Amino acid sequence: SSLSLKEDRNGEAKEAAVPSETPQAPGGDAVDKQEDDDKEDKAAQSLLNKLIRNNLVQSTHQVEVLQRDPNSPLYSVKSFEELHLKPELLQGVYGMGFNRPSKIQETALPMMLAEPPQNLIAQSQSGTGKTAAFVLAMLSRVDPSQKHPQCLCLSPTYELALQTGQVIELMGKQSPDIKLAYAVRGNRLEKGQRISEQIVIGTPGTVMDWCTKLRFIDTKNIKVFVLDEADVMIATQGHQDQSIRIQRSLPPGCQMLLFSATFEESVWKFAQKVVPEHNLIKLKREEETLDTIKQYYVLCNNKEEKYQALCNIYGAITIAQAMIFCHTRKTAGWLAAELSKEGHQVALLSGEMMVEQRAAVIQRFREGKEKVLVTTNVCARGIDVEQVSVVINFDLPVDKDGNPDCETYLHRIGRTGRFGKRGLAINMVESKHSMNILNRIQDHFNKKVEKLDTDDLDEIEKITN
Ligand SMILES: Nc1ncnc2c1ncn2[C@@H]1O[C@H](COP(=O)(O)OP(=O)(O)OP(=O)(O)O)[C@@H](O)[C@H]1O
Repeated sequence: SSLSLKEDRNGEAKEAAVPSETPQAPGGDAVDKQEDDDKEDKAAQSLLNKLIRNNLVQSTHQVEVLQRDPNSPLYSVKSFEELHLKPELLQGVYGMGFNRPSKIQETALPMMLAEPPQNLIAQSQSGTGKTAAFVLAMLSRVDPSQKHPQCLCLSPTYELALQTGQVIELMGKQSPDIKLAYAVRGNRLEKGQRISEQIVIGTPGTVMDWCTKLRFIDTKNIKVFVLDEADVMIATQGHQDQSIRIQRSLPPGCQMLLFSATFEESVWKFAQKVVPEHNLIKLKREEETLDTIKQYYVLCNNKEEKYQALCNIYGAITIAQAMIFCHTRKTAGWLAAELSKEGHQVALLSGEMMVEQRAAVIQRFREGKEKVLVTTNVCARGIDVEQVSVVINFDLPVDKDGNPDCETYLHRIGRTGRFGKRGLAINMVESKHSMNILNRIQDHFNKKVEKLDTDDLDEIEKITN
């Protein structure tokens, strides 16, 4: 009779294969294809990041804080003890292997736990500890003796809601009286039923139905409202309006918290709408640099020549692990097959693969089970594979208009200062047009890319010195 989907854990991969919740707002049918693809990517990317992440993304930057009341003291904590959590929660936190608060948690946690409750908008890149922070805040605010919803959390998709639900269950392990309900599609309740679980996590469409039409959730007792992954959220048509409608049904004094990995203008506008009288916390992402990267280009006439050049490079130098980027799935598939024929252990990452499959491929690559990862753009964006020593642009990165995509170029081959290992990047240039693109990339970064003659073994060997 429990609402939680815990029993379904084993079937999760199967469940997750179902496409994301369809927009239910009026006009939702009109979602145009392009936008739909983008949305899929964002949500999928975010899920992928979560699936492959095994630790915290550290930062050397200071958090930037903008307080609503600049006169109120600003606390930051260096330990979880300083937060005076309930003992079972502190156990829950340590049980997850957390020793001390992450950079963003140092500031965000005291602010979220303060009395009277304060609203917060927080931005920091994926993996910096946002989810853990708001989960802790929700769990702390719950009164376990009250059997009705007190915390409401919105996630952009079914799969992301499940992921966050898992964190709530893990951190709340030592708090058996706190229960969690999933307001996601497929989770049907009987008419007239009222939810007794204190925390509800779900997607906007279902949560809205449960709060309004179906009245499964009594919103008047909600103390904490969390909107997670705001940037992914607003990429889906209808989610923005649904979130705002849910937010409007909450009682005054309800604490509002919003999190986002990025902060474009549209996200910021949305954030201000759903989180009034907010404090603001931002953590800059670590900057990537080309300073420690040796960059080369190889002139070719077609993809066969590019392949031959690649083979020559492999014949001349020892490459521990390489990532090779192609423009289309077709080229990626072809190249992976050719390399396999040559006896390379190749992994292929491609857009038609399901997120779980992609995560598995990346995991195997990270473990060194395969030495070459061939991929298209979409799949590998945002994935750091630190041990990769060589990055090959089999096709140069271009945007949809065919202009150089410098951001992607930097992201593919750049390193953050922290990992400052030297890297090697090789660009395959196959026409005047792509030489022009490379020139523009050089100009953009004001960094020279050296020409490499792959028919000259000695010359190739030199690049590793
Ligand atoms: N204080 C901490 N100490 C150690 N590990 C932590 C800490 N806080 C979070 N983590 C771990 O770091 C990883 C990233 O944390 P979390 O998922 O909370 O980040 P996030 O910013 O929400 O990223 P995403 O949006 O991708 O979920 C998780 O594996 C989490 O268990």
